Amino acid sequence: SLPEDAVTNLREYLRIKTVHPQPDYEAAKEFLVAYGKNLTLEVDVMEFVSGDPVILMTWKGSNPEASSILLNSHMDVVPVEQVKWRHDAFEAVREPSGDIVGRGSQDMKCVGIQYLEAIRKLQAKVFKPVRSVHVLFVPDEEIGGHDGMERFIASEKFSDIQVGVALDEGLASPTADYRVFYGERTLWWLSIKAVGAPGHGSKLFDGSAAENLLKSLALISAYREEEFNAYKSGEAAEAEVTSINLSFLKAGTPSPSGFVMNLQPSEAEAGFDIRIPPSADAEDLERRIREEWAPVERNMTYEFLQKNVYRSVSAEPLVTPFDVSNPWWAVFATAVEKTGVKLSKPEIFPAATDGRYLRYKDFPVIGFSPMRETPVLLHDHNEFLNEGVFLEGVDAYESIIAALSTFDGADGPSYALREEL
Ligand SMILES: CC(=O)N[C@@H](CCC(N)=O)C(=O)O
Ligand SMILES: [Zn+2]
Ligand SMILES: [Zn+2]
Repeated sequence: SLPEDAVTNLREYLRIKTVHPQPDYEAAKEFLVAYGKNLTLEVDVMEFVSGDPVILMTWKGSNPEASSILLNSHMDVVPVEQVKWRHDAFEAVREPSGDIVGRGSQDMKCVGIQYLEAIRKLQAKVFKPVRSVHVLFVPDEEIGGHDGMERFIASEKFSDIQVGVALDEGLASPTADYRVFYGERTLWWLSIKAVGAPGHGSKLFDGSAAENLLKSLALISAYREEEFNAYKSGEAAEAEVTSINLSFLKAGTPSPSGFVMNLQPSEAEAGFDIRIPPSADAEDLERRIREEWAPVERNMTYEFLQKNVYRSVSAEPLVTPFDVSNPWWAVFATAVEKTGVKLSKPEIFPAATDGRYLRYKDFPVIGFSPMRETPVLLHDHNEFLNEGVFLEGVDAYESIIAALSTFDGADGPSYALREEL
């Protein structure tokens, strides 16, 4: 059986190379299955796509009728630029300060281990959950979650477990308070393409592909500046404005020495990463793309390389209410504050997480990674988490799991369905 030491377990998990583009999910599966069994949890391994295991651990509640608590984390991590790190990113070196350096130490192997270690502590106190507690480990979050969370949410197993509320990742907090997230921006990856007559580099003429695209770039740049200014001026938080950033630019005729310089290209293309906050009018943005950034009059077309949804099945923005209409939220917040740590004002997560698949189906999702007084280093060099901060997070989940799994209101399979009861 595993050494019952939270930090040892975290470091062991960090050493498993679940790093893209070839994550070792086999090793992670072996580690996690043994871990769950050691805690006497039921362990279910599903493989909707071969090589992409989804691991569901269940701590059965005393009331099988009550909706359950879902604690989600992803097993995969983003690649590293090893030369920029002070230690091997997959050694989980513990520095004398207690900082544990490793890819996934914040995003989000820490959270997966914290869930399990919180359960271990509750078990030691002979605590019995009323609602079942499910700890879920998914693959491929970092590449969109299509073969992981998206498949799981569509599965019969997911309907069977009757989720009431879910927890998913948040961000580290540089202050003394924890951060918490009630929604996220919607990701669109857009490519716009212009075509036009080619011509001699010396000739001025209307409607070249490059000119068509450059007009779009000017309009997009002006739009970007307006959004950015709302953030710079302090009028809105970063994740409350729409971001649009150039990802690629493609045009020109290659030659052995670079590009043919006296030939105006007949095609020009640009790609953008766009993030839309739930408060923004996404339909209007799409109209802008169609009519202004890629209009047929300028011989342009557009294509979404990824286009995430921005409304739930009930046509609502993908946000989890944190007012009295959502009693889960108050139970969560009270449980956190009982540990003596404050929560800062709920925020929108700037990027995309697997939580969106649950919000899409109107399930309430609380984005939370209990790491305070910690710089935000997800996807960065030298990602680390201090062991004291990590262990304090275990205590946060101990309180949260105890409170949510014994909460006797708000029953029903989901927040949305609760409204009908
Ligand atoms: C947290 C995070 O960084 N998620 C990725 C997801 C990328 C994707 N393909 O959906 C993103 O670019 O938002
Ligand atoms: Zn993550
Ligand atoms: Zn990530």
